[in-house]
Amino acid sequence: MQDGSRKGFVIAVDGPAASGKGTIARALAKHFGLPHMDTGLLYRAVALKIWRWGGDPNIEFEALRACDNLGFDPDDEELRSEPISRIASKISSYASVRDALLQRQRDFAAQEGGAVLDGRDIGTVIAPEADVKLFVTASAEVRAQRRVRELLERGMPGHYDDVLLDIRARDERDATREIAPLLQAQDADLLDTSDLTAEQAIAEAIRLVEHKLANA
Ligand SMILES: Nc1ncnc2c1ncn2[C@@H]1O[C@H](COP(=O)(O)OP(=O)(O)O)[C@@H](O)[C@H]1O
Ligand SMILES: Nc1ccn([C@@H]2O[C@H](COP(=O)(O)OP(=O)(O)O)[C@@H](O)[C@H]2O)c(=O)n1
Repeated sequence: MQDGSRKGFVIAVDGPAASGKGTIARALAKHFGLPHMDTGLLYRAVALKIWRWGGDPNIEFEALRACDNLGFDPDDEELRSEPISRIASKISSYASVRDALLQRQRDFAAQEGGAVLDGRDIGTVIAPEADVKLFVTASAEVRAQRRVRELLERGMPGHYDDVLLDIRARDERDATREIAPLLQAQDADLLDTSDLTAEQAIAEAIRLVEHKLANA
């Protein structure tokens, strides 16, 4: 499978909010012994910085400035809060922001041995040469239920109707933005997790990757 021009084995996992892509990507990374990057956290970290500065996410330049020296604590609970989800969705539509975050993700994908990345544009923009691409989805209602449960488990507020509205708005914005919109790469396998437990979804993802490997 490795042909010299490629340094390692890359798995791209894309999908909408709370589809289970992070759960799947983390499990694949563990199973195949690869490092994992949750690329949504980069956009969330930019959003959190603007939020803490009291900046205006509607101003592209302010969002771009927040990309400078972007360090963050992945365990910071605020990164996963609903206000930050909303700001992340907004600022991720700016070309300058996407550009500023691009190389960090490409470098991660290109590291020796390979990697698993999850996000919205991994299979289409960040790692179009990925060995395996999964597009993980689930109905908006199921995703809203999952996100509410997750927020409550983390001790944060989450109301089903608000979260569902928010998920629909983010879906729409992610899918219709001009740059790197959320879309299934032509060569990606679709994995609908609506009726699957997390364990079943992970098992199916491993099966899809192994099937790809066997036929490579
Ligand atoms: N198949 C599934 N069934 C039920 N809950 C799931 C499933 N996959 C993920 N979850 C839960 O749903 C929430 C969102 O999953 P996550 O993997 O973070 O989604 P994403 O990365 O797509 O936003 C988490 O609390 C996770 O534990
Ligand atoms: N590769 C990526 C990852 C996230 N994003 C944006 O960042 C926001 C937060 O991403 P996330 O993956 O953490 O969000 P969830 O799917 O976990 O809700 C999304 O709403 C997207 O708009 C993106 O544009 N491109």
